[in-house]
Amino acid sequence: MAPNPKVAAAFRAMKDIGVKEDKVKPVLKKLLKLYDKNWQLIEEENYRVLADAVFEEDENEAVEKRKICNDADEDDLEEETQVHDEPERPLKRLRLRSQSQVSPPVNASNHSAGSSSLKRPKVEEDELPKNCLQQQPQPISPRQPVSPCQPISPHHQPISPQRGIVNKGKQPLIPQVASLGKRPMSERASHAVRIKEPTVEPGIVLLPKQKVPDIHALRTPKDEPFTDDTYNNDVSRYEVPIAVIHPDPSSKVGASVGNDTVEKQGGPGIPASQCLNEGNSSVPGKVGSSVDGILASSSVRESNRKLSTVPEESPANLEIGSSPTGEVKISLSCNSTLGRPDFHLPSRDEVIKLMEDKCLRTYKIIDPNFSVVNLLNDMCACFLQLATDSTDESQEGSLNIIPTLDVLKKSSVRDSLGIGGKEQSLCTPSCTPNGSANVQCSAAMSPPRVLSSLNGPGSNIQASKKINVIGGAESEREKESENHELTNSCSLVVVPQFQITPSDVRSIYDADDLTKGEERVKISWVNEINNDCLPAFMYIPQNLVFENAHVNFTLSHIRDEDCCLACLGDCLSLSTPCPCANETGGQFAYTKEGLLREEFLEECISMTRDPQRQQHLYCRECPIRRLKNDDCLEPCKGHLRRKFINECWSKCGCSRNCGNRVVQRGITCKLQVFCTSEGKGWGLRTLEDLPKGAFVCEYVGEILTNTELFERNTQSKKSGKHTYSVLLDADWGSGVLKNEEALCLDATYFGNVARFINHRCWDANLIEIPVKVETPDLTYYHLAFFTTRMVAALEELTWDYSIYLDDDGQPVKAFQCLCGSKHCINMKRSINILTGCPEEPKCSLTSMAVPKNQSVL
Ligand SMILES: C[S@@+](CC[C@H](N)C(=O)[O-])C[C@H]1O[C@@H](n2cnc3c(N)ncnc32)[C@H](O)[C@@H]1O
Repeated sequence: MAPNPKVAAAFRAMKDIGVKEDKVKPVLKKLLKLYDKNWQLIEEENYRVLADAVFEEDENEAVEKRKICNDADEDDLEEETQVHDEPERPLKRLRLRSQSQVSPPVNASNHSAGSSSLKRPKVEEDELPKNCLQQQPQPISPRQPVSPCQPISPHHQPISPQRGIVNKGKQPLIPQVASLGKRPMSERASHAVRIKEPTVEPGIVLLPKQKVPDIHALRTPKDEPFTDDTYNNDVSRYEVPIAVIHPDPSSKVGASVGNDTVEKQGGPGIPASQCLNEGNSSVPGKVGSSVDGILASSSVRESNRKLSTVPEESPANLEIGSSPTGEVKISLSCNSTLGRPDFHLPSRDEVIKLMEDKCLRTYKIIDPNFSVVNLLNDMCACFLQLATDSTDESQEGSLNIIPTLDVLKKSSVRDSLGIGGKEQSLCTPSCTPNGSANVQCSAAMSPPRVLSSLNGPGSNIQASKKINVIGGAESEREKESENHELTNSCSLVVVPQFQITPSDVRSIYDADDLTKGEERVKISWVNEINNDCLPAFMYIPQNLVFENAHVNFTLSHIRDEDCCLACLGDCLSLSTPCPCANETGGQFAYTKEGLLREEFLEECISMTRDPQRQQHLYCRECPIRRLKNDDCLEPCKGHLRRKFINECWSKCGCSRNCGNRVVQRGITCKLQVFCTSEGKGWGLRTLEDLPKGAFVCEYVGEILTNTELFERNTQSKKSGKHTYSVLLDADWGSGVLKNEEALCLDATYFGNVARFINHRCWDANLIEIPVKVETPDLTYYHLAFFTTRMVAALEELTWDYSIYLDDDGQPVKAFQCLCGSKHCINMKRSINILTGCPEEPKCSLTSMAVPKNQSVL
């Protein structure tokens, strides 16, 4: 009998996080029984309940083993029994999760809440005596269902370090960078921070005066051995003090190694330093002590269980230092490694991988978006937020921190590389030969979150690591990472951008692959015209939520009738198309060869090009007009109605190789970025012949609300010749959209190759088609480019930005069109979808008059 597709889907989801079928099976059975076969409860939040239960089962087994081994020890047994007698833990966790919805934010006054529930009876396999092999099955704990649609902000968690992490990992895939950034960036950036001589306050120790750092100070020498002198020399360039933060001596931040109990500090008005200590445990006698000649800020003690390679007696100390110019240093010293003959430097990637495995196994962070690097970024963002938010008079001058974003704003760094406006977070961990690890953050903005894993099989857990800086720090980091064997260093260097010369950029941008391995195929770049290098941006293969954009990615948001739970294998081989084809009139949009069906493609082309066939949707309240903020709203100019494609997704029973999954598999054709000879700047071309209807790439960028784009453009309207944003307005006009639902993609700072595709009037060889993948909501979709005809190798790929003529007085960024099409009106035009216009952004170009000289296809 064919397996139940729901069961198969559950197995698949668990397999994605590394859990085998035989482990899942018994647990699933129990859950089904417990939930009375209510699959929805099991499926929601990407099978979180199931994952919890499986891990729980593991733990229980491990505890049981240990119990048996320690049979002789009555006390231990009693303790074990207590631990074991907590069958409700998952239930509690779930309950806490829902409670956490109403918890105040992390910097509010509930820091002490829930401290009693910080017991974490976790035992890992490696803790067990080797001779203890006997296993006893343990019934899984009953747990309560989590009600659907309960997004939990990580910043609304109780601050238990352990649980905080657990809960963070258990969030639904809803963009939640927000609590750091509910305010617009402009507001965040405007926090003026005074450069004052810091007042020495309890808990803060000032290093001796040093020279004022410029952005160069962010450079961490990669190959130099770390010595105390190195550190002191490094910081001696500072003229202003580095504040090293000690924990409040009155607060208890500790973990007892023996019983795995973690206590947390709390209380209102928690200073930034303490916020950063969350999740760490102190070592008695280590608070405020000096480590490697550096004043220690706070001490961390991970249990020997958690740091399995670190001997039990070895403390790990966490220090957080900051300078008035916003440099934040997080330094983790594993003292036990000092002088050990077996000490060797692991690579950054090894450490991160191990740590992420640990997070998965120990803390049960199953959120595919989780990554340690993001965690560190968040930590720095948290620090900077608290450091710059303080309105408390008594705090003034105590931290004396200027977020680096201010430094960056004042510097010419961004301008010189054409990066205006938003800050980028350059957070790079590095480690030294004596076992210290440093993280330096140079800006206040956390990188946006990766939405979901779309990069093919097995990429779930990796998704969030897919961020590279092009032309900046991370590229260098990658380079170093690759070279670590040669240099015997896993140091990572933040290269100040203004130091980058064109020749540096050439080496940073790998000419063979500007994506640095982020795509399935390499994408090269060439400049046969002049000496210009690619503009600086971060290559990302998938869209990322910037801050406020609201997109619901929970699986439970997809109704059963809107996906194909019962399908297996390839939906395209079905005699009757599954419900996923309903969007395209009961026929799939794709052929078995992975091309767009001719009929569907022609329909899309004519809906775009043929004025007779163009239909527009008119907003009652156009989000673009609303931005103008005047009393009398200008009427909506209309948004072109488009045909959507609906691809199968995770909730569907079909396989990842199903033919109705094309865009989500990413780029497969050979592309090249090149410098155009006509003066359009960079362009994109194909290196192979492409048939008609072939998927080329999607437009990837940050998902912004329209308001955010407006603010962004207001801040940086003067910078940059080219504009890189596109409205996701294909469904606007079908109702009144809230601001957070009126979305667009901006590829200015984070984007993929599509940002290089130039405009061509009317007869472009690409057409953009909206594609629904992870959410049925039409406010967010993928904008995918397909060929409108056969395209020969080396032809430039172009799409029609939908230029219109009536741009007199429009503040929209205009350019002299150099497309060369015989349909080109070749005059100054403004673009609606590339909204570089802060003052008066246009509605989608598609709403505008079609140039008169355009003929119907
Ligand atoms: C999405 S970017 C395309 C990549 C851009 N050429 C580059 O060098 O980064 C859009 C910008 O490219 C330029 N551009 C695109 N199509 C053009 C055309 N047909 N003629 C002139 N400039 C064009 C305009 O400056 C426009 O703002």
